[in-house]
Amino acid sequence: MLTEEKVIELLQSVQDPFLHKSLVESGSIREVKIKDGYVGLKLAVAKTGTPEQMQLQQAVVSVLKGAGAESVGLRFETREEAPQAPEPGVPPLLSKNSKTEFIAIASGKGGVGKSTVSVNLAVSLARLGKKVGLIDADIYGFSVPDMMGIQERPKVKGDRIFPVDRFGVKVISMAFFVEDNAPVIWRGPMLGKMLNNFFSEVEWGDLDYMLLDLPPGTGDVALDVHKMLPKCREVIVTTPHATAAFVAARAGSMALKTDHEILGIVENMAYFESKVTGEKEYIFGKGGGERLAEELMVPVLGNIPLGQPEIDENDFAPSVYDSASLIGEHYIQIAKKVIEKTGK
Ligand SMILES: Nc1ncnc2c1ncn2[C@@H]1O[C@H](COP(=O)(O)OP(=O)(O)OP(=O)(O)O)[C@@H](O)[C@H]1O
Repeated sequence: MLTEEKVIELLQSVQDPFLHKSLVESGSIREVKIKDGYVGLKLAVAKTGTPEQMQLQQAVVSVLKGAGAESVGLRFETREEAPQAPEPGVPPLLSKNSKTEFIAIASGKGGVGKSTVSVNLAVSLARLGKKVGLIDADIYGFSVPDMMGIQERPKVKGDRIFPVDRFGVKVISMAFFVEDNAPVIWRGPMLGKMLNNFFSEVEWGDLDYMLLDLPPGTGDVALDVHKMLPKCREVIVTTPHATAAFVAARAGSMALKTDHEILGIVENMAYFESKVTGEKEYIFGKGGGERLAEELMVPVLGNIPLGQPEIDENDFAPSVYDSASLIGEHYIQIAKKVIEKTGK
């Protein structure tokens, strides 16, 4: 059983990648929590969301798991006293001349299919020949890697991070940098810094579109992200239920407050279509997407029925719809509308 002393002793062997001293010597360990097999650590480093942080994270997890920890939760914070890097300026991706269209996928509440829509819109834009990046910034559940069946991790060369390429989409997820067990409350404050570093340190190459899977809801975290992306457009996902549409309207008004143009609404889980009779059953209510669109004065980009993707045992990606499937075709139509509306 690990004790706090033992954990600190183990961390003597891990170097702070910025200060080149052991984590203990560099004073990087800010908090140690132990509960049964779980070890929670708060570490201060010079810069978060960097390849160095990622390597450090892997080193710490491997040392602690090697010594018997069942799970490890890591929280990183920026070391205040560390010399600040010179103001790097605006990353090219965010500069005024950048040709990349940013599209955030937002929802009023969780569980409406925001991540599913993000993933399939990204894949469909790539299927239509566009160069697409996808950032999974939903701190309440980084589901994108699992949904797309991503096993590998981004490659790090020097101080650059190379995103994972899946179905022609370049993917970066906060899941690559945060241990699964790190409590959500730790993640909110990290998100802003991480996103900034994702824009500056990840080799995205030339992108036509950068999609962001935002945290659901209209709380502080979502608002911060909205503010951070000055020229972002938005797609709002809702289910047809009146209440869902009502909370989605709040997400919509937040987008408008931050001057983000709303491209339109995707109504997900819109109906169930019987394979036998072709009849549509409106299981979760009807008309929520249309009402929301009217309220926000934007179009409905698509009404996606209920249905699971077919599973390909050889290329497992549980949430990606096949291009030839009915729902895959719905997503292609949505992607075409997005291309039309963004003039790409
Ligand atoms: N059209 C659909 N038909 C059937 N199941 C769906 C559909 N869209 C999404 N789902 C399923 O609903 C669940 C929630 O979807 P998803 O994780 O995309 O929602 P979310 O809004 O991103 O949720 P959260 O914000 O909580 O991560 C998943 O299990 C997903 O597979």
